[in-house]
Amino acid sequence: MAHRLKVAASLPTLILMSGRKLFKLPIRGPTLIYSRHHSHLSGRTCNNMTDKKNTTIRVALKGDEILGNPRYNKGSAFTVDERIAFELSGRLPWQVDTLDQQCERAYGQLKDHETDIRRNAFLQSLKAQNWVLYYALISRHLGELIPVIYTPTEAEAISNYSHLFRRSEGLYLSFPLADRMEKDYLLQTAGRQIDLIVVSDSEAILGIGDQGVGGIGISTAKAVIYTLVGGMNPSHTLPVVLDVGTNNQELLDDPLYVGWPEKRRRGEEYDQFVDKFVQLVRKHHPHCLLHFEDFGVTNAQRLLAKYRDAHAIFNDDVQGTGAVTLAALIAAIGVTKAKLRDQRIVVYGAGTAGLGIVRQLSRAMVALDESDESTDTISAEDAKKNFWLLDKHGLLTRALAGEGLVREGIEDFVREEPEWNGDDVKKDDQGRIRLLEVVKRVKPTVLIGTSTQPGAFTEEIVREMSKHVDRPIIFPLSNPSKLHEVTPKDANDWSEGKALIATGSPFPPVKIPNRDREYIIAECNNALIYPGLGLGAVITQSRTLSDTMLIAGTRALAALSPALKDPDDALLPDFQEAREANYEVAVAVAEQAIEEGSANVPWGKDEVKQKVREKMWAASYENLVFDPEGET
Ligand SMILES: NC(=O)c1ccc[n+]([C@@H]2O[C@H](COP(=O)([O-])OP(=O)(O)OC[C@H]3O[C@@H](n4cnc5c(N)ncnc54)[C@H](O)[C@@H]3O)[C@@H](O)[C@H]2O)c1
Ligand SMILES: O=C(O)C[C@H](O)C(=O)O
Ligand SMILES: [Mn+2]
Repeated sequence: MAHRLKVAASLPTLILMSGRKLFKLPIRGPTLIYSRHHSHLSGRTCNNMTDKKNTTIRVALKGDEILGNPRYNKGSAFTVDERIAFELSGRLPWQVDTLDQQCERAYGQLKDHETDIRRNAFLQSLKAQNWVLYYALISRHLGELIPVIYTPTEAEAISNYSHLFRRSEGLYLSFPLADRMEKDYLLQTAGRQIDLIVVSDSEAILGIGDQGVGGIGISTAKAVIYTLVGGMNPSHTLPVVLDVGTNNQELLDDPLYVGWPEKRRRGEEYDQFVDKFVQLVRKHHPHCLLHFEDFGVTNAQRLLAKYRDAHAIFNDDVQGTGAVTLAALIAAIGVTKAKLRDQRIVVYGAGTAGLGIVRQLSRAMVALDESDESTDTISAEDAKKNFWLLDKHGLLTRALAGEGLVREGIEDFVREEPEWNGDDVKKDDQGRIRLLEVVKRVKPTVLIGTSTQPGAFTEEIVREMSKHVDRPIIFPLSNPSKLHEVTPKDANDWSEGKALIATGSPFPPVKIPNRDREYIIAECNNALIYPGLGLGAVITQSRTLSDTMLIAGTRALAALSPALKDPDDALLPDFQEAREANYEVAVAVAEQAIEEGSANVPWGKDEVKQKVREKMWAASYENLVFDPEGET
C-alpha cells in the first residue's frame, strides 16, 4: 500500500508516478513532499503544473530553488530535518532560528534604514524572499509599518516605480500583448486557488494621478493589506496592472520607464481590453472577488455598474471609501447625539471617492432610519437634499449642469435653483459658488474633503463652520498626507478643539486646547474595512457584494468605535486593531450574504464565525517534512 504523504494546499488530487506505479493521493496539509520511501521525491518542494487533462502534476524544488521561493523559504528557520531533506545544510549557517528571532533581526535591519521609502524597499525585498517572515514582522508592528508599506509611503514608491524597480511582482497585462492575455493569465494562476484579484489601470493612483505601470504597486499593497488584516492567504491573491499606456508625460519622457511608453488607450479599445480581462476572471475564477482600485473617475463608476451583476465586483474607491466614511460618521453622530438624516453634509471634490461617499451616506440615511422604529423613514429623494457637492467649478448646481460642467452620474446630487440663484449669493469672477460661501449658507455639520487640494479647508472656512455647530465633523480624506485639505492640527486649533476629525492618511494625535489630553485622529482609510468586506464575500462565495452587505459591514466597524465609550476618543479603531475589526466586518457581511441569498455555500449563519476564523491566514511556519512512518 502506498504510504500516505502529507501534501499540499489547494488542489484536490495529487498524482504521483513511482516506477510504473501510479499513486493518487488526497491533498491536505502543507505543500512540500518528503518521503523516505519515494526517493525520487525526497526532499522536494512542489510547484504546480496542470496538464491538458487538468490533472495536477507536482514538480519538485530543492536547494536554491526553495531558498529562492518566498512562499516556501524559511531562511535560517529551516529545521535540521528540512535542511537535510531539501539539501540546504551547506547553504545555511548552523543556527536554527525561531520566527521570533528572525523578526527581531529583520526589525533591527529595518530600523537601520533612515527614510520610510528605504524601509519600504527593504520590506519589499523581504517579501520577495520570505512571505511568512514579511507578514509576521509587519503583523508584530502593524500600526508602525502599515504606513511604510501602504499609504502614504507607497505613493512615493509608485511615483518612482521605474527607478526603484528591482523585481517584478504580480501580473502585468500590457495592451500590445492583448492576444496572449489568457496565456499570461493562466501561467500565473494555473493550479492555484485564486480568491481575490486586485486590479488597477493606474489612471488615478490615490491623489497623485496617472502612474502608468507603477500602479502595480497599489494592487500589491492592497493585496498585502488583505492578507495582513483580512487574513487572505497570500498565495490565493493576485495583483494585476492593466498597462494601457499613460498620459503622464514625465513617465513617457523617462528613458528608464518600464511600462508601455504610449498614450493611454481610451474608448472602444480600452473597453475591449478590460472586458477581455474580466471575462478571463469570470471563466477561470468564477468565485473570486474582483477588486478594482484607482481607476479614473469615469471608468471607475462605469465599470462597476457594467460588471456588478455579472461577478462579485468591488470598487474600493467608491464602495470601500463610502463604507469607511459612513462608519466614521456613525461614530461622530454618536458623539454629537444626532441622527444621520439630520446632517448637512458638504463634500468637496466630486470624483470617484466623493461620489462613492454621498451614495453610501444617502443610502444609509434611508436604510438606518428604516431600522430605527422611533423615527419616520426618510425617502431617497429627501436624503439627497442633505448633500452639497463641490468640484473644480464650485458648487454643483442645475445651472452648472446646464453648462455641461457636471459629470455624468452625479446629476442626482446637484442643487436646484432658485436657492442658489439670488443676487445675495456670492460668486467668484467666473460666476462660481465657492466653498466658503457654501459653508456660510449651509452651516454644515459635516465637511468631507476628497479633492486632492491641500489646504482647501482654510482657517476662515473652519472657523466659519465652527460658528454654527458645536462639534464640526471634518474629514479631510485626500491621500497621501501632503494632499489633505486641512491638517488635523489646524482643524483642531481653528475649531478650538471642537472638531471631530478623521483623515485619509495617518496623522499624530493633537492636543485638545485647555485640556490635559490628546485627541487621537482616526484614520478613515478604506483599508480599515475593505479586507473584511472582501473576506465576507469570498467566504460565502457570494455572487455579488450588495449594498446591504456593505452596510452590514459598515455597522460592524462603527460598533467598534472607541468614541462610543469615550466621546473624546478616536472615531475609528486604530490600525493596530485592524485585524480584529476586519474579522467583525467579515462576519457581518457573511451573515448578511446568507440572509439575503447572495451566498453560495451549503452552511448557515451559525457557522459563519467559525468559517471566518478558519479561513484567516496567519504568518507562521509549517513543518515541511513529513515522515510517513509516523502517520497512520
Ligand atoms: N481615505 C480614503 O480611504 C480614500 C479613498 C479613496 C480616495 N481617497 C482620496 O481622495 C482623493 C480623490 O480621489 P478620487 O479617486 O475621488 O479622485 P478623482 O480624481 O476621481 O476625484 C477628485 C475630484 O476632485 C476634483 N477637484 C480637483 N480640484 C478641485 C478643486 N480645486 N476644488 C474642488 N474639487 C476639485 C476633481 O475635479 C475630481 O472630481 C485622492 O486624494 C484619494 O487619495 C481617499
Ligand atoms: O489607497 C489609499 O490609501 C486609500 C484610497 O484607496 C485612495 O485611493 O486614496
Ligand atoms: Mn484608492
